[in-house]
Amino acid sequence: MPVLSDLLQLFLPHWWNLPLYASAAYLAISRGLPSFYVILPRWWNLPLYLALIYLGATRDHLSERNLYDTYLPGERPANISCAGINTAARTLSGICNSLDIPDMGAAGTRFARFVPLNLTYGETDSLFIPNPRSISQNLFKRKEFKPATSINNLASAWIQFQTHDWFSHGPTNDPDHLMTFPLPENDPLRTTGQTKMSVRRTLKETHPSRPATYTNINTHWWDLSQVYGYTEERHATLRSFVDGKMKVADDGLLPVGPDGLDIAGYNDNWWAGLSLLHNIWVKEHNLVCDMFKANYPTWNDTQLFDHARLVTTALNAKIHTVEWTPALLQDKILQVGMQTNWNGLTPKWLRFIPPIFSQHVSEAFYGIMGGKPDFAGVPFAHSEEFISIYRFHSLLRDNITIRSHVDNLENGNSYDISEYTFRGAQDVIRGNKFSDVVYTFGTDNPGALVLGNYPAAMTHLDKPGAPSILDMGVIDTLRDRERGVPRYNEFRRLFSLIPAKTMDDISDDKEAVAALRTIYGEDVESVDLLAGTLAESPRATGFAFSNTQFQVFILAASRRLMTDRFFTTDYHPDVYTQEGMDWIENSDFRSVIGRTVPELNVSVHSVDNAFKPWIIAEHRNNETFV
Ligand code: HEM
Repeated sequence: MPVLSDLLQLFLPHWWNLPLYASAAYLAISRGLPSFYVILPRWWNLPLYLALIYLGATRDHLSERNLYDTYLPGERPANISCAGINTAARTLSGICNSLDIPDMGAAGTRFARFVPLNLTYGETDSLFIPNPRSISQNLFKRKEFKPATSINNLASAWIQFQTHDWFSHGPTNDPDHLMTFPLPENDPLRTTGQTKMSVRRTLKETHPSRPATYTNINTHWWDLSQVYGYTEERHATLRSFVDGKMKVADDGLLPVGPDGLDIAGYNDNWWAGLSLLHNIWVKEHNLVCDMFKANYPTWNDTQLFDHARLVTTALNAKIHTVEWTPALLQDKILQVGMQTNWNGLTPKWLRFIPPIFSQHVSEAFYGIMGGKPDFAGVPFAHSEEFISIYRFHSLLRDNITIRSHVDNLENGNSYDISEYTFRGAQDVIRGNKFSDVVYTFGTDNPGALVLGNYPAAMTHLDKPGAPSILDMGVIDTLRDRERGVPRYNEFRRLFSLIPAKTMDDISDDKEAVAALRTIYGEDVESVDLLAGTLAESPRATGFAFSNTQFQVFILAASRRLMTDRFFTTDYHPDVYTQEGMDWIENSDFRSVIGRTVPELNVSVHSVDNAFKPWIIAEHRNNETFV
């Protein structure tokens, strides 16, 4: 097949100009058809089980085509040994999750790529074209709030909470290297005398004759490192060292550090939503410790901590997989697909049959959890392209107005972005009843992931310690260009999606297309990834984000489970205990909220998924308990 593929490339360099199904056939053939993968632009219209097979085939196809390690042979640190380490527990730095490549996924290792390495050179000549500030001000900035009505504001805090577990390029960037560009002629900032804008470059490793690489300061594993910390030093400040528990202050909430932020494993870009979730998960951790202590009274602090961490981490991953994702992507196909990822399709009473089938069939029947690990031949690490699709700042609300969980009445406290972020998070969390804050998040909508919905305040963000006021629309655009993440159309091509031929192909929404044209003219190749994905439609029924982003999700969502020893070979009662496995199996986010904030047990059970807008107190019949 490679020969045929090369010939086709030679004769059809502009294959994307072919009619739709001819390009699909071309891609299928030229890519060697690792499975029976074909491009179906509206795959969500397929019948349920065909759609699931299609998604599985897509995942296989992308696993073959889109995984690139940024460590060349001989470059990985060779001196890490797992001798003397308790391999039945997660390590702080993430080493020894893989016993074959102990540094895989560890804090301080490189991000991978989902596109060929030779296409990941950062942009130079085109870095500021079109002007990132025009994009931020004219395409991204919110004029009026457009809500995402199918989800609540817990869902927005939740995804940033997850991204802080998975990745961070670090809070400071490179003070010695700036990206400086002129402000557009009509920019309001010019009235203040400012003519240019500068953004610090990302810290990077450069290499002779190949693109730079970037480092994840956090662990790549899904291990709640944002809660537990990924260095000994930080971790020690979080532990009580009694009964495995995490430290809480006298009021039962997280202690606050001298910087005015909650003391957490990772607290960059802090706001009330993150504080809320960190508090809930620390409370949950401590409840799991109580459960273990009751069952295993002779265990010491370390044994209790290690087991509680395993359980809270797996429960967190389960909630993300079978609750958050189906709330964001409200379609039957996704609901069944994500349940299959976690649990498989086989009913409990048939599970006595051992998983003797091929990897794929076993996975479909029994789920990823507890199965065999699958690396698709490439060591696990998150990728730059994965990060780019989570630039979800449009989710943020301009205001959070606190309402009582008892009668839904406003309590008089309202916070705008400058008030609910950074140190302001404390004012929200401690200046109100915790239950009322959580209730408000459960009943408010976040912003929709569309053009023109970045909170205006995020375009002039005053982050403590930052060298200047930040325009997040500018930063989000520049980061992708700087890190060599392909622009929208090229990104689609590289992810085997049909690229747009004209601006009109990007979106069915005429206003969105007109807005794109004001910035990019007819140059469809220059549309930035974020601008394109925010504009993109149609979206699958009930999907809060675009199909382009979903293609990356298909590749990454199962991979972060399938490569982790604690979700595969070691997801077992011998490691977790039967009580631990039962805790995970019997819990969902509603039960986590119900036991950590008991006053909300009825409110949160007014819906079948804690990330859907809860029924507000005045409309709820107190017997409503889904
Ligand atoms: C008020 C809340 C938030 C604040 C103050 C904030 C602020 C920031 C800042 C300052 C950066 C770093 C920019 C840079 O120099 O590269 C950033 C990056 C990022 N943010 Fe947010 N953000 C917030 C909420 C969110 C939410 C809700 C999401 C949803 C997923 C999100 C996703 C991201 C991602 C994916 C990055 C890139 C991280 C990286 O490159 O390592 N943020 N944010």
